[in-house]
Amino acid sequence: MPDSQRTATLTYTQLLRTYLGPQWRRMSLITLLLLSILVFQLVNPYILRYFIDTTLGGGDQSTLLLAGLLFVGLALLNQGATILETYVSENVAWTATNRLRADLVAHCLRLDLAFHKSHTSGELIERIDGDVDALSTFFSRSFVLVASNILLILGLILILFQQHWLVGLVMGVFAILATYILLRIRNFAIRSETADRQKSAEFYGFMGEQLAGTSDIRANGATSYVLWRFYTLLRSWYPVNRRAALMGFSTFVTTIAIFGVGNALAFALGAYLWSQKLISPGAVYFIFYCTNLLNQPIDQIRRELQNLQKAGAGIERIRLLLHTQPTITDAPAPLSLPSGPLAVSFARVSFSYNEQDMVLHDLSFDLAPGKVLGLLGRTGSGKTTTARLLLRLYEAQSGEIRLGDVPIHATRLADLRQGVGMVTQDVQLFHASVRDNLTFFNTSIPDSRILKTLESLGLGPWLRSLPEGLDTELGSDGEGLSAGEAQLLAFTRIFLADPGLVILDEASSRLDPATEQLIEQATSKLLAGRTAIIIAHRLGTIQRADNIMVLENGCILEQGARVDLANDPDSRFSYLLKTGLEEVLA
Ligand SMILES: Nc1ncnc2c1ncn2[C@@H]1O[C@H](COP(=O)(O)OP(=O)(O)OP(=O)(O)O)[C@@H](O)[C@H]1O
Repeated sequence: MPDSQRTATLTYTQLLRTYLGPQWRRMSLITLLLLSILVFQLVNPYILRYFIDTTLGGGDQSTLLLAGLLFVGLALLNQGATILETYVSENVAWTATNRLRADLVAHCLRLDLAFHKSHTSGELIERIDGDVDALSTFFSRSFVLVASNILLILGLILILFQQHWLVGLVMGVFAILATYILLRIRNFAIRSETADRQKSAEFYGFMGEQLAGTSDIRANGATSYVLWRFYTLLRSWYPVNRRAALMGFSTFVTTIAIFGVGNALAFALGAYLWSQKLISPGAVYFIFYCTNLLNQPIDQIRRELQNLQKAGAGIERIRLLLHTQPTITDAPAPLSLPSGPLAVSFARVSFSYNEQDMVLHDLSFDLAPGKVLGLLGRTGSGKTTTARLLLRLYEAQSGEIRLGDVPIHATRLADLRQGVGMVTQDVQLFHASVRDNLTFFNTSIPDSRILKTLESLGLGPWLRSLPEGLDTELGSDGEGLSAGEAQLLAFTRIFLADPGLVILDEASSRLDPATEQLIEQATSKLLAGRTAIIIAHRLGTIQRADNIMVLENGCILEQGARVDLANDPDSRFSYLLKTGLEEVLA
């Protein structure tokens, strides 16, 4: 067996063992139900044959009634078993796919930021939801259904043989040929369906992008270009879609035609054998009924093989995703960070996002506990990257970063992210209650502490204006909140987490004077008793800094005590103060 095939088989069995293993009782029930359905289906034609032959032979009415009742009873049992089997299968599939989804979400959350930057959220949703969805039938029934349908076909052929060897032989060959032809046709249809889905993804991807950028498109007068692209995409989609629809229809028509041929064969054989006085009229109907019944498992096998094919592609992509491992992990014997304000030290740190273009070059600086560092530099100079390295969102290629004298790679990631709080310009708020947004679902934080913090940061009036206080649901992405309010909520989060180091990426957009004052006061409270690094865009904020560091192209252009640099007329910092920060750094 080739290697790739072995891995695929391993993954199939691993998946089945991991996600179906714990549900073996329900799986046994499904197998039992499918086998009973099979038996009911095989017994019914016998009752029909008996009924017809007894009627034509002028048999006893009460036996006929009994046969009729037995037929109806078995049909009802068959329906009942089918309903129960569908119910249990759906449950099995739902449980298994949800477990797999949860495992994939947890896995993705553990992966490096670099992975998330190179994979769009749409792609991950497709992996976690779309691909897993395709696995649902595979999990619940594919194997059992294929097996039970093969058994049903064999059973039907066997009882047809029992009628007459010729019928068994012809119908056996017919079943094999029909399955083969249907699978071949299906392959053609799948190719055009895939092309159609590709075009559809292109079209909707384009539409999504355009709708997200509506305001920019209108402002820049690009509407006619968008419409032109719209028509171009639709025009190239049309023939592909028409072909897919035709192929889909031809599969349907061919299926009906093949089954029609099967039925005609059954009638012809029945008529011939009856004319030769080899079988009874009941047996003619029996042959016809069994042939008709044969269509169902053939079609079902075709469908299940198609499901397995779809599941195979999904499994391969899931396997690749699970194979991707985070490179940033906990230290084997982690050290704890000290409590209180944390000292920060960078020793010859260099970093690049892509291993080629260095973004930070040989960065070295120290910040004593409780001190504030003002980080300045033009856009793209590496300020945010420096902050990301401190949180170990990325790993420096060389050099060492220490917090409270502990190398950050020697701590646990959870401790590190508890010890360092970061407020970015782009505050992420979730569609959840105010409480959950502030505590990140940490139920051990009492409401009284949240309320006190909100009050002290000047958000008391805002909270009282909410209809349900802390229970009020926020809109997704902070809908309905001003930029200032969102910033203050982010400050509240940091207060509640109480880290020893705060990194503040100050909003570069202007706020109204009242909000700015609130933020100023909140910043003072936030920095008290903590070490802080502020990526500053405003003069007011810079005045809080004890030290200043100016970055340019990932190198330290200047660093020192703020007062010294401000008093040095030749320093870059004093030049920035004279020219105005906003103009130079924005
Ligand atoms: N995820 C990323 N992948 C690749 N390159 C990146 C990534 N993020 C930033 N960069 C590059 O790294 C360099 C430094 O970016 P960084 O965001 O640290 O600058 P910055 O000083 O914070 O800028 P700004 O003030 O605009 O936020 C830039 O050239 C940027 O293009």
